[in-house]
Amino acid sequence: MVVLSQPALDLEKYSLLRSTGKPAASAADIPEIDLSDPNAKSHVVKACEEFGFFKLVNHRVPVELMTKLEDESLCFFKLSQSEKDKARPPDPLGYGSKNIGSNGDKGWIEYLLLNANPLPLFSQQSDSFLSAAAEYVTAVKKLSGEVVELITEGLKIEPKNAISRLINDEKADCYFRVNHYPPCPEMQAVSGRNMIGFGEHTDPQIISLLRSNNSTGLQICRRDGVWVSVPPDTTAFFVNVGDALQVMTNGRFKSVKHKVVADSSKERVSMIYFGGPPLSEKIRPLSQVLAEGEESLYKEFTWWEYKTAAFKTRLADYRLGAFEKSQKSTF
Ligand SMILES: C=C1C[C@]23C[C@@]1(O)CC[C@H]2[C@@]12CC[C@H](O)[C@@](C)(C(=O)O1)[C@H]2[C@@H]3C(=O)O
Ligand SMILES: O=C(O)CCC(=O)C(=O)O
Ligand SMILES: [Fe+2]
Repeated sequence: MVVLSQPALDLEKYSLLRSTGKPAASAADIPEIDLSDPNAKSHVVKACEEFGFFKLVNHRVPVELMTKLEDESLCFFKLSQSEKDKARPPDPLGYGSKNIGSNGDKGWIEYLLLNANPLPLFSQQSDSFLSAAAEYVTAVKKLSGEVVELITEGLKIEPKNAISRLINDEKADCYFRVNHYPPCPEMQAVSGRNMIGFGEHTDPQIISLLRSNNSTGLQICRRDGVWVSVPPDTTAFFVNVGDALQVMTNGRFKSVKHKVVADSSKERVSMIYFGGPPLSEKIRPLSQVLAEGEESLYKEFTWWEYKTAAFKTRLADYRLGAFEKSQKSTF
Protein backbone atom coordinates (compact mmCIF):
# COMPACT_ATOMS: atom_id res chain seq x y z
CA MET A 1 0.00 0.00 0.00
CA VAL A 2 1.35 3.41 -0.87
CA VAL A 3 0.85 5.74 2.06
CA LEU A 4 0.97 9.00 0.14
CA SER A 5 -2.36 8.22 -1.49
CA GLN A 6 -4.01 7.56 1.92
CA PRO A 7 -6.37 9.04 2.89
CA ALA A 8 -8.08 9.79 -0.42
CA LEU A 9 -6.40 12.67 -2.13
CA ASP A 10 -7.85 16.11 -1.63
CA LEU A 11 -7.70 17.15 -5.28
CA GLU A 12 -8.37 20.82 -4.54
CA LYS A 13 -5.51 20.95 -2.03
CA TYR A 14 -3.09 19.38 -4.47
CA SER A 15 -4.29 21.22 -7.54
CA LEU A 16 -1.16 23.38 -7.52
CA LEU A 17 0.92 20.28 -8.13
CA ARG A 18 -0.92 19.45 -11.34
CA SER A 19 1.46 19.81 -14.21
CA THR A 20 0.03 22.38 -16.56
CA GLY A 21 3.12 23.06 -18.66
CA LYS A 22 3.41 22.19 -22.33
CA PRO A 23 4.43 18.59 -22.98
CA ALA A 24 8.20 18.30 -23.14
CA ALA A 25 9.92 17.90 -26.51
CA SER A 26 11.47 14.66 -27.74
CA ALA A 27 14.74 13.59 -26.17
CA ALA A 28 16.53 12.69 -29.38
CA ASP A 29 19.42 15.05 -28.77
CA ILE A 30 20.36 14.22 -25.16
CA PRO A 31 24.10 13.50 -25.27
CA GLU A 32 25.25 9.99 -24.45
CA ILE A 33 28.78 9.46 -23.16
CA ASP A 34 30.33 6.02 -23.41
CA LEU A 35 32.95 5.74 -20.68
CA SER A 36 34.83 3.14 -22.73
CA ASP A 37 35.14 5.48 -25.74
CA PRO A 38 38.72 6.83 -26.09
CA ASN A 39 37.25 10.19 -27.18
CA ALA A 40 34.90 10.43 -24.20
CA LYS A 41 36.75 13.39 -22.69
CA SER A 42 36.07 15.71 -25.60
CA HIS A 43 32.45 14.54 -25.90
CA VAL A 44 31.86 15.10 -22.20
CA VAL A 45 33.08 18.70 -22.37
CA LYS A 46 30.79 19.40 -25.33
CA ALA A 47 27.83 17.85 -23.45
CA CYS A 48 28.54 19.94 -20.33
CA GLU A 49 28.83 23.11 -22.42
CA GLU A 50 25.71 22.53 -24.49
CA PHE A 51 23.39 20.83 -21.99
CA GLY A 52 25.04 20.66 -18.55
CA PHE A 53 23.66 17.14 -18.67
CA PHE A 54 24.39 13.75 -20.24
CA LYS A 55 23.56 10.09 -20.12
CA LEU A 56 26.48 7.88 -19.07
CA VAL A 57 26.79 4.32 -20.35
CA ASN A 58 29.42 1.59 -19.98
CA HIS A 59 30.18 2.96 -16.52
CA ARG A 60 30.98 -0.47 -15.04
CA VAL A 61 28.73 -0.07 -11.95
CA PRO A 62 26.99 -3.46 -11.72
CA VAL A 63 23.27 -3.13 -12.45
CA GLU A 64 22.59 -5.53 -9.52
CA LEU A 65 23.82 -2.87 -7.07
CA MET A 66 21.23 -0.49 -8.50
CA THR A 67 18.31 -2.91 -8.48
CA LYS A 68 19.17 -4.16 -4.99
CA LEU A 69 19.02 -0.63 -3.59
CA GLU A 70 15.89 0.14 -5.59
CA ASP A 71 14.17 -2.93 -4.04
CA GLU A 72 15.39 -2.05 -0.54
CA SER A 73 14.19 1.53 -0.97
CA LEU A 74 10.75 0.35 -2.04
CA CYS A 75 10.60 -1.84 1.08
CA PHE A 76 11.31 1.28 3.15
CA PHE A 77 8.73 3.41 1.34
CA LYS A 78 6.11 0.69 1.79
CA LEU A 79 6.42 0.89 5.59
CA SER A 80 3.60 2.57 7.49
CA GLN A 81 3.74 6.38 7.67
CA SER A 82 4.53 6.29 11.39
CA GLU A 83 7.49 3.93 10.82
CA LYS A 84 8.84 6.17 8.08
CA ASP A 85 8.38 9.29 10.18
CA LYS A 86 10.77 7.79 12.74
CA ALA A 87 13.58 8.22 10.21
CA ARG A 88 13.96 11.81 11.41
CA PRO A 89 12.34 14.84 9.85
CA PRO A 90 14.40 16.30 7.03
CA ASP A 91 16.30 19.15 8.67
CA PRO A 92 17.56 18.80 5.96
CA LEU A 93 18.54 15.14 6.46
CA GLY A 94 16.19 12.21 6.97
CA TYR A 95 12.81 11.12 5.65
CA GLY A 96 10.55 13.74 4.13
CA SER A 97 7.27 13.75 2.29
CA LYS A 98 5.53 16.38 0.17
CA ASN A 99 7.81 19.18 1.49
CA ILE A 100 11.10 19.80 -0.29
CA GLY A 101 13.60 21.87 1.69
CA SER A 102 12.28 24.17 4.39
CA ASN A 103 11.08 27.18 2.40
CA GLY A 104 7.64 26.10 1.28
CA ASP A 105 8.32 23.96 -1.80
CA LYS A 106 5.90 21.07 -2.24
CA GLY A 107 5.98 18.05 -4.50
CA TRP A 108 4.25 14.74 -5.10
CA ILE A 109 7.17 12.95 -3.51
CA GLU A 110 8.57 11.19 -0.48
CA TYR A 111 12.29 10.76 0.00
CA LEU A 112 15.26 9.86 2.12
CA LEU A 113 18.02 12.46 2.14
CA LEU A 114 21.24 11.23 3.71
CA ASN A 115 24.75 12.45 4.30
CA ALA A 116 26.93 10.39 1.95
CA ASN A 117 30.26 11.10 3.62
CA PRO A 118 29.90 9.02 5.70
CA LEU A 119 26.45 7.45 5.38
CA PRO A 120 24.53 7.71 8.69
CA LEU A 121 23.35 4.69 10.62
CA PHE A 122 19.66 5.46 11.07
CA SER A 123 18.07 2.78 13.18
CA GLN A 124 14.76 2.99 11.28
CA GLN A 125 16.35 1.75 8.08
CA SER A 126 16.96 -1.97 7.91
CA ASP A 127 20.49 -3.32 7.84
CA SER A 128 19.82 -4.58 4.35
CA PHE A 129 18.84 -1.07 3.18
CA LEU A 130 21.96 0.42 4.75
CA SER A 131 24.33 -2.18 3.37
CA ALA A 132 22.79 -1.83 -0.12
CA ALA A 133 23.07 1.98 0.18
CA ALA A 134 26.69 1.77 1.38
CA GLU A 135 27.68 -0.50 -1.52
CA TYR A 136 25.87 1.67 -4.05
CA VAL A 137 27.25 4.95 -2.70
CA THR A 138 30.80 3.56 -2.66
CA ALA A 139 30.49 2.62 -6.34
CA VAL A 140 28.85 5.88 -7.39
CA LYS A 141 31.31 7.99 -5.45
CA LYS A 142 34.17 6.29 -7.32
CA LEU A 143 32.36 6.82 -10.61
CA SER A 144 31.72 10.50 -9.89
CA GLY A 145 35.49 10.93 -9.36
CA GLU A 146 36.15 9.26 -12.74
CA VAL A 147 33.58 11.44 -14.50
CA VAL A 148 35.00 14.62 -13.00
CA GLU A 149 38.54 13.56 -13.99
CA LEU A 150 37.35 12.95 -17.55
CA ILE A 151 35.92 16.47 -17.56
CA THR A 152 39.17 17.89 -16.13
CA GLU A 153 41.22 16.15 -18.82
CA GLY A 154 38.79 17.29 -21.50
CA LEU A 155 39.26 20.87 -20.28
CA LYS A 156 43.06 20.29 -20.42
CA ILE A 157 43.38 21.16 -16.74
CA GLU A 158 46.24 19.76 -14.70
CA PRO A 159 46.56 17.98 -12.40
CA LYS A 160 43.87 15.51 -13.37
CA ASN A 161 42.53 15.53 -9.78
CA ALA A 162 42.10 19.34 -9.64
CA ILE A 163 38.32 18.87 -9.21
CA SER A 164 38.01 15.23 -8.10
CA ARG A 165 40.16 15.89 -5.03
CA LEU A 166 37.31 18.09 -3.75
CA ILE A 167 34.57 15.46 -3.95
CA ASN A 168 36.97 12.72 -2.78
CA ASP A 169 38.19 14.74 0.21
CA GLU A 170 37.50 13.13 3.59
CA LYS A 171 35.54 16.26 4.50
CA ALA A 172 33.69 16.44 1.14
CA ASP A 173 30.09 17.57 1.60
CA CYS A 174 28.24 14.86 -0.34
CA TYR A 175 24.57 13.87 -0.13
CA PHE A 176 22.65 10.85 -1.21
CA ARG A 177 18.94 11.01 -1.95
CA VAL A 178 16.34 8.37 -2.79
CA ASN A 179 13.15 9.86 -4.18
CA HIS A 180 9.86 8.00 -4.44
CA TYR A 181 7.05 9.43 -6.56
CA PRO A 182 4.00 7.29 -5.79
CA PRO A 183 1.35 6.74 -8.41
CA CYS A 184 -1.69 8.97 -7.99
CA PRO A 185 -4.72 7.04 -9.25
CA GLU A 186 -7.17 9.77 -8.14
CA MET A 187 -5.42 12.36 -10.26
CA GLN A 188 -5.21 9.96 -13.17
CA ALA A 189 -8.90 9.11 -12.90
CA VAL A 190 -10.14 12.68 -12.51
CA SER A 191 -7.97 14.64 -14.86
CA GLY A 192 -5.55 12.23 -16.54
CA ARG A 193 -2.86 14.72 -15.62
CA ASN A 194 0.56 14.22 -14.13
CA MET A 195 1.87 15.87 -10.97
CA ILE A 196 4.85 18.06 -10.20
CA GLY A 197 7.03 15.61 -8.29
CA PHE A 198 10.10 17.83 -7.90
CA GLY A 199 9.86 21.43 -9.10
CA GLU A 200 12.38 23.02 -11.43
CA HIS A 201 15.79 23.73 -9.95
CA THR A 202 19.53 23.39 -10.43
CA ASP A 203 21.63 21.25 -8.11
CA PRO A 204 23.98 23.42 -6.03
CA GLN A 205 26.91 20.94 -5.85
CA ILE A 206 29.70 20.12 -8.32
CA ILE A 207 28.14 17.04 -9.93
CA SER A 208 25.07 14.82 -9.50
CA LEU A 209 24.73 11.22 -10.68
CA LEU A 210 21.15 9.99 -11.01
CA ARG A 211 19.76 6.52 -11.63
CA SER A 212 16.04 5.79 -11.85
CA ASN A 213 13.68 2.88 -12.31
CA ASN A 214 11.89 2.47 -15.62
CA SER A 215 9.45 5.38 -15.12
CA THR A 216 9.46 8.62 -17.02
CA GLY A 217 9.36 11.98 -15.28
CA LEU A 218 12.75 13.66 -15.43
CA GLN A 219 12.85 16.69 -17.71
CA ILE A 220 15.77 19.00 -18.44
CA CYS A 221 15.69 22.52 -19.75
CA ARG A 222 17.80 23.04 -22.87
CA ARG A 223 19.77 26.26 -23.40
CA ASP A 224 17.01 27.46 -25.76
CA GLY A 225 14.49 27.15 -22.91
CA VAL A 226 12.76 24.03 -24.29
CA TRP A 227 11.97 21.35 -21.73
CA VAL A 228 13.05 17.89 -22.85
CA SER A 229 11.77 14.65 -21.40
CA VAL A 230 14.55 12.21 -20.50
CA PRO A 231 13.60 8.59 -21.36
CA PRO A 232 14.46 6.33 -18.41
CA ASP A 233 17.25 3.80 -18.73
CA THR A 234 17.69 1.56 -15.71
CA THR A 235 21.23 0.61 -16.73
CA ALA A 236 22.56 4.15 -17.20
CA PHE A 237 23.39 7.16 -15.05
CA PHE A 238 22.27 10.68 -15.83
CA VAL A 239 24.81 13.31 -14.90
CA ASN A 240 24.03 16.95 -13.99
CA VAL A 241 26.47 19.86 -13.89
CA GLY A 242 25.89 21.65 -10.57
CA ASP A 243 26.22 25.35 -9.66
CA ALA A 244 29.71 24.91 -8.14
CA LEU A 245 31.04 23.45 -11.41
CA GLN A 246 29.47 26.35 -13.31
CA VAL A 247 31.54 28.72 -11.17
CA MET A 248 34.71 26.60 -11.41
CA THR A 249 34.46 26.76 -15.22
CA ASN A 250 33.63 30.51 -15.08
CA GLY A 251 30.24 29.88 -16.71
CA ARG A 252 31.63 27.76 -19.59
CA PHE A 253 29.47 24.94 -18.21
CA LYS A 254 25.99 25.86 -16.97
CA SER A 255 24.22 23.97 -14.21
CA VAL A 256 21.20 22.33 -15.80
CA LYS A 257 17.67 23.28 -14.83
CA HIS A 258 15.62 20.11 -14.31
CA LYS A 259 12.37 18.91 -12.74
CA VAL A 260 10.27 15.79 -12.31
CA VAL A 261 6.73 15.61 -13.66
CA ALA A 262 5.63 12.38 -12.04
CA ASP A 263 3.58 9.93 -14.06
CA SER A 264 0.37 9.66 -12.07
CA SER A 265 -0.15 6.07 -13.26
CA LYS A 266 3.29 4.62 -12.41
CA GLU A 267 5.63 5.02 -9.43
CA ARG A 268 9.13 6.42 -9.95
CA VAL A 269 12.18 5.72 -7.81
CA SER A 270 15.34 7.74 -8.33
CA MET A 271 18.65 7.63 -6.48
CA ILE A 272 20.94 10.62 -6.70
CA TYR A 273 24.48 11.13 -5.46
CA PHE A 274 25.48 14.79 -5.06
CA GLY A 275 29.25 15.38 -5.02
CA GLY A 276 30.13 18.57 -3.16
CA PRO A 277 33.41 20.05 -1.88
CA PRO A 278 34.46 20.47 1.78
CA LEU A 279 32.59 23.31 3.49
CA SER A 280 35.78 25.38 3.90
CA GLU A 281 36.70 25.16 0.20
CA LYS A 282 36.86 28.45 -1.74
CA ILE A 283 34.79 28.14 -4.90
CA ARG A 284 36.22 30.14 -7.81
CA PRO A 285 37.12 29.55 -11.45
CA LEU A 286 40.07 27.20 -11.92
CA SER A 287 42.99 29.33 -13.12
CA GLN A 288 43.45 27.14 -16.22
CA VAL A 289 39.93 27.76 -17.51
CA LEU A 290 40.50 31.51 -17.57
CA ALA A 291 41.89 32.86 -20.83
CA GLU A 292 44.53 35.58 -20.56
CA GLY A 293 42.97 38.69 -19.06
CA GLU A 294 39.64 36.93 -18.41
CA GLU A 295 38.15 37.77 -15.02
CA SER A 296 35.99 35.68 -12.78
CA LEU A 297 32.28 36.30 -13.33
CA TYR A 298 31.69 35.46 -9.67
CA LYS A 299 32.62 36.82 -6.29
CA GLU A 300 34.72 34.37 -4.35
CA PHE A 301 32.86 32.36 -1.73
CA THR A 302 33.31 29.26 0.37
CA TRP A 303 31.10 26.24 -0.16
CA TRP A 304 29.71 26.84 3.34
CA GLU A 305 28.65 30.37 2.34
CA TYR A 306 27.01 29.14 -0.86
CA LYS A 307 25.28 26.21 0.76
CA THR A 308 23.97 28.32 3.62
CA ALA A 309 22.55 30.86 1.17
CA ALA A 310 21.21 28.13 -1.16
CA PHE A 311 19.27 26.37 1.57
CA LYS A 312 17.44 29.64 2.32
CA THR A 313 16.15 29.87 -1.25
CA ARG A 314 13.12 28.39 -2.98
CA LEU A 315 13.73 25.54 -5.43
CA ALA A 316 13.24 27.59 -8.60
CA ASP A 317 15.37 30.55 -7.49
CA TYR A 318 18.50 31.42 -9.45
CA ARG A 319 20.90 30.84 -6.57
CA LEU A 320 24.09 31.92 -8.32
CA GLY A 321 22.65 35.38 -9.01
CA ALA A 322 23.70 36.70 -5.59
CA PHE A 323 27.29 35.62 -6.28
CA GLU A 324 27.69 37.14 -9.73
CA LYS A 325 29.97 40.15 -9.89
CA SER A 326 27.31 42.17 -11.65
CA GLN A 327 24.95 41.64 -8.68
CA LYS A 328 24.96 43.23 -5.24
CA SER A 329 26.54 40.97 -2.61
CA THR A 330 24.49 39.68 0.30
CA PHE A 331 27.71 39.33 2.32
C1 LIG B 1 14.23 24.22 -1.69
C2 LIG B 1 15.39 23.63 -1.44
C3 LIG B 1 15.58 22.14 -1.40
C4 LIG B 1 17.09 22.04 -1.54
C5 LIG B 1 17.52 23.18 -0.65
C6 LIG B 1 16.69 24.33 -1.22
O1 LIG B 1 16.55 25.42 -0.34
C7 LIG B 1 17.31 24.76 -2.55
C8 LIG B 1 18.16 23.62 -3.20
C9 LIG B 1 17.49 22.25 -3.03
C10 LIG B 1 18.43 21.09 -3.40
C11 LIG B 1 18.32 20.59 -4.85
C12 LIG B 1 19.33 19.46 -5.06
C13 LIG B 1 19.30 18.42 -3.92
O2 LIG B 1 18.13 17.60 -4.05
C14 LIG B 1 19.28 19.12 -2.54
C15 LIG B 1 19.48 18.11 -1.41
C16 LIG B 1 20.33 20.20 -2.51
O3 LIG B 1 21.46 20.12 -2.12
O4 LIG B 1 19.80 21.36 -3.01
C17 LIG B 1 18.02 19.98 -2.45
C18 LIG B 1 17.75 20.70 -1.13
C19 LIG B 1 16.85 19.91 -0.18
O5 LIG B 1 16.04 19.08 -0.62
O6 LIG B 1 16.91 20.18 1.03
O1 LIG C 1 14.02 12.34 -8.90
C1 LIG C 1 14.58 12.73 -9.90
O2 LIG C 1 14.59 12.12 -10.96
C2 LIG C 1 15.32 14.07 -9.85
C3 LIG C 1 15.34 14.63 -8.45
C4 LIG C 1 16.26 15.79 -8.31
O3 LIG C 1 16.46 16.55 -9.22
C5 LIG C 1 16.92 16.02 -7.02
O4 LIG C 1 16.70 15.21 -6.08
O5 LIG C 1 17.69 16.99 -6.92
FE1 LIG D 1 18.08 17.92 -8.80
